[in-house]
Amino acid sequence: MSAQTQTEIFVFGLGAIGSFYAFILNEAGNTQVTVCGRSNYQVLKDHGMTFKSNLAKFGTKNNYRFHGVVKTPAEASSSKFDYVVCANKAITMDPPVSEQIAPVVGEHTTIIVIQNGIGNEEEFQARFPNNTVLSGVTWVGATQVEPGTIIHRDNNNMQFGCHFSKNIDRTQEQARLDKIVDIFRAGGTEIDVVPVIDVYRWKKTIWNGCWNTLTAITQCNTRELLSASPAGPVVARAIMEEMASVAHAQLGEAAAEIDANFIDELLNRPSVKAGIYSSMCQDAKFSRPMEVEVIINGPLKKAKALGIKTPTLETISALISAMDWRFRNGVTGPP
Ligand SMILES: NC(=O)C1=CN([C@@H]2O[C@H](COP(=O)(O)OP(=O)(O)OC[C@H]3O[C@@H](n4cnc5c(N)ncnc54)[C@H](OP(=O)(O)O)[C@@H]3O)[C@@H](O)[C@H]2O)C=CC1
Ligand SMILES: CC(C)(CO)C(=O)C(=O)O
Repeated sequence: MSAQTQTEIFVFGLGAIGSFYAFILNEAGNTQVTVCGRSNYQVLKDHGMTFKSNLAKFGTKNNYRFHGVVKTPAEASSSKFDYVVCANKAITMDPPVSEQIAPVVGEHTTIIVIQNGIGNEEEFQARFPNNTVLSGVTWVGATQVEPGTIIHRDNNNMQFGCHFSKNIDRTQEQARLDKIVDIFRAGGTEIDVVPVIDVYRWKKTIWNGCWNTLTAITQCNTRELLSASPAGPVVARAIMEEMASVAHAQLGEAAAEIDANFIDELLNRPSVKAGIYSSMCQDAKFSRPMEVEVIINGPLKKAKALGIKTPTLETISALISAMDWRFRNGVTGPP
């Protein structure tokens, strides 16, 4: 097929998850993928990506090349991208990400947010009210072990949906959604298109709000923290139950599947029993800013706005926000 018909895709936030999906979108064929590197820019430019997956169908790829590698969106502003994928960490940035990606967002560009958390799309909808915003909740587990080297170790699935806009024709938004879903699938990843993506954002945030914060604070894996004291499982359950009550108040009937069985399943998942860490735990280990707003403080603010008492979320918020403050301000603790 001719280059004219290729779907042009820009990936911003080329860490573990951004690289994983850049790989998938590139593998799909009939796409031109431009990636925006930062600390890994030079490696990607000079040698390409090293991608190692425990899934045989992906295997190991060395010197893996993308159509374009840039340092900033401004460098790619001459192209009009069909899709811009944001897979950066959802942390407060100055300037905000929506401003950083503006040079590659045209009139017909669809923005795709693949991040953990609640409310991540709001910034993009506010800045680009006439662009479609799609939302992905991924369960892929990946790590960038050194610049440009990605290890994919768990899962290959994402829930995906659209926050349909009042300003855009629904058929057009659906077509944009269908097209990229076909591309993701052609690239070899599993996508479940769901009617209300916020239900799945909440489900994942109940998981992250519990395990990410507790593993980050304690630097223990889930098995260690659950067995270290009788209080561990009690606090884990309380976080999940309080978050679920906020999800119910916000989503109503749509949240029916966030029930007691769901919470039991998250608490007793084999991976939790075996012991896992989390992306927030890694961030804490290296004193990097953490996704505290979208994972814990956002849900806490929603609880307050809805008049729901969430004392455990409040406690966790105090602890993790203090750690985040320390990392952002370079405070290392007692001499
Ligand atoms: N890793 C995982 O297993 C999972 C992660 N998630 C979620 O996916 C999202 C991405 O996480 P993850 O991939 O782990 O994060 P990473 O920290 O690995 O990657 C984020 C990337 O964004 C880049 N970046 C940040 N700001 C800019 C900027 N201004 N310009 C250019 N590049 C920038 C960083 O560059 P630099 O390296 O220079 O800092 C980094 O490469 C998060 O919301 C996370 O919670 C969800 C499921 C699993
Ligand atoms: C990989 C996974 C699912 C583990 O909790 C995750 O979402 C994270 O680490 O942020």
